Amino acid sequence: MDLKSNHASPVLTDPAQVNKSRLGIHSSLSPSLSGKYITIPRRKAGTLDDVRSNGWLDSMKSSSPPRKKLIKDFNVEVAPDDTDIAYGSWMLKYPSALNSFEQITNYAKNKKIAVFLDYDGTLSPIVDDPDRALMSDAMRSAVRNVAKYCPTAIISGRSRDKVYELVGLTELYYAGSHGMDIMGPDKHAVSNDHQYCNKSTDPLGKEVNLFQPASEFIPMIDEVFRTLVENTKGIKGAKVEDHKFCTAVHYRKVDEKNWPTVAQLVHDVLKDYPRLRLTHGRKVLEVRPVIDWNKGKAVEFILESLALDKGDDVLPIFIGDDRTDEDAFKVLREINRGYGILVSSVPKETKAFYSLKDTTEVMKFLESLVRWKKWEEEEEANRPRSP
Ligand SMILES: O=P(O)(O)OC[C@H]1O[C@H](O[C@H]2O[C@H](CO)[C@@H](O)[C@H](O)[C@H]2O)[C@H](O)[C@@H](O)[C@@H]1O
Repeated sequence: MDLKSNHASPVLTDPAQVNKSRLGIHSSLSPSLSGKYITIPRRKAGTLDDVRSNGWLDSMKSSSPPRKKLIKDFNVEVAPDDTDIAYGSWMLKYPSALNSFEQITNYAKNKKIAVFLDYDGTLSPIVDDPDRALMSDAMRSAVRNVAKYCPTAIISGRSRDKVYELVGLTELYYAGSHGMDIMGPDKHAVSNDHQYCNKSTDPLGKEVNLFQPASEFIPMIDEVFRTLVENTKGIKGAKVEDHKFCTAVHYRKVDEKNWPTVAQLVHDVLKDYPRLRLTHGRKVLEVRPVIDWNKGKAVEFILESLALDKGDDVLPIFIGDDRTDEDAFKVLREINRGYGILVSSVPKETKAFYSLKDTTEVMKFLESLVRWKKWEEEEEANRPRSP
């Protein structure tokens, strides 16, 4: 990747802010954090009031769209009228990307489209067990076809290896751990002295570039992961995932009455790690380094690496369903280029421009994009040339 440009260090350096805000300390300023992470001073466990007062519990309750009312006796889903009305008026603000396809392609004419896709809830439906969140063959083929016409990247909260394994397409770029682990092409020069960049090989042995701005946190995350596994052992349904640069505590299968306990456990562990912070996903608590890096930064980085960051002839499109995707939607609004598309079947506050209801609509949108790109290429090929 082209790293010759001036990427600001994502690891911020204002120690005074560490406990107050989301800022972190570079290891060079904090010798005790750059060595081993073996002994953690254990503090007294807090009370459930901690997670009530800091809003974690409220966030947990609203972290995934509520299911439509289920009439158990008949086992059918009935959408109450007011839900549909609310969704309808929300869509006036965030129109369907399918219904607005012509508008999107009018704007995309003669532009290169760069496609960014989240994984869970976007390419694969949300299911109870994260290990069973598989992508359908039809979706895989839609993504493969899109990548024939548009540079395409997957940007996921999962570890890069895991999402690569789930998607299984070698022609894409992959960013795992919410963009903190980017595997990009080797075709662009990499400044060897860039502190976060390394050359590597992908599972096929092809040379790739890795950008890992949070690599100094790997031992810390590993330690926290192991502590969380141990501490949540007694909570039925809790599951902790190791994403190398961040770790996720799932509570989707935990009885709701035990959610405060899950929150408090995570809160107590985090108290000992001021350089880590918590974000909320869909029925998941995510622990990640306090660095100025997220899916939005990853989009900017990939665009720049592919030399697609300048000029008006590039249209980035990011499709995602989760709160962490908002960072990417925000960046597209800020740089005033491209479109964020939120996947949601319920009204949500978002920085996206358009919406899609579910993964089926995502697939339809990708297929439409491929048909349109094919048509555009054919038009271009058949255009009479002046002699
Ligand atoms: O950025 P993403 O690719 O959307 O990853 C975000 C999290 O996705 C996964 O969890 C979510 O999907 C699971 C499977 O459908 C579901 O069981 C869970 O409740 C959702 O939160 C993944 O397991 C997490 O580690 C990711 O952080």
